Amino acid sequence: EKVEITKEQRALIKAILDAYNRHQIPQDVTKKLLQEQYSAEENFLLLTEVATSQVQVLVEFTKNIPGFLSLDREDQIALLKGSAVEAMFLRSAQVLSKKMPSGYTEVLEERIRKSGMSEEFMTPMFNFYKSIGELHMTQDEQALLTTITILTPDRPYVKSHEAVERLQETMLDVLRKLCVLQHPQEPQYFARLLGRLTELRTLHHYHVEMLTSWKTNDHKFTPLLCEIWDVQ
Ligand SMILES: CC(C)c1onc(-c2c(Cl)cccc2Cl)c1COc1ccc2cc(-c3cccc(C(=O)O)c3)sc2c1
Repeated sequence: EKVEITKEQRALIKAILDAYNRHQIPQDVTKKLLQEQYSAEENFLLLTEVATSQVQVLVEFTKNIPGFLSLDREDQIALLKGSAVEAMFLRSAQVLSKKMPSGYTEVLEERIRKSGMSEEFMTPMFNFYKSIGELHMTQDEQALLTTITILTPDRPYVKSHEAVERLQETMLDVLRKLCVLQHPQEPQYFARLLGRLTELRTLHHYHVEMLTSWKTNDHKFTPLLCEIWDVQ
């Protein structure tokens, strides 16, 4: 059937894309990834600094998602805490899948591989990065997929499940139409995008163990990361 994006949905896409582009990690933070030192300690420190900046950017982006601020205040926090890791996998995936002419791809991969993380997480993590790279998502698809991840109703401690589900469904409907219109040769494209969300859940579980293994090797996180990831 003829797929049509309504005026309201166009406005929604514009609002989300503008917010996504407006809130980026400052250059002076990401530039540090290009400096010379490559010790495991230095890599971990730099990744911690970028991740902390990414969380701040994520909070600002989330506040601009239409409807988010009208959710229960505690639910807003629960959604941010529950989705931060997944949103950061998506963001770092844009960088690592050479989607951005940023020159960070090689250095970021090197720093992640040599940050004291145990080998067992490397394979699933870099498989994910590869699978994202193969999708050739447009900017608006990336922004919407991140939005949909944030608006996942079944995060721990979310009280008004239905309110979040309604918001997420609005975004899913827009993304579905965008996929049909922007990838007409790939009828399964939308389904493939949603499959990435499932992969993100698995990576989220791996990430909890990654944090524990870093903690046991006495790695320090920033107060913001400790708060959002419930690390003591
Ligand atoms: C605390 C730290 C050691 C950590 O623990 N787990 C993870 C993690 C790792 Cl490894 C992989 C995936 C997810 C997480 Cl959460 C991390 C590092 O997380 C991040 C998070 C975001 C970004 C954005 C980047 C980035 C670079 C250049 C340009 C841009 C850009 O947006 O322009 C972004 S790098 C980066 C690193």
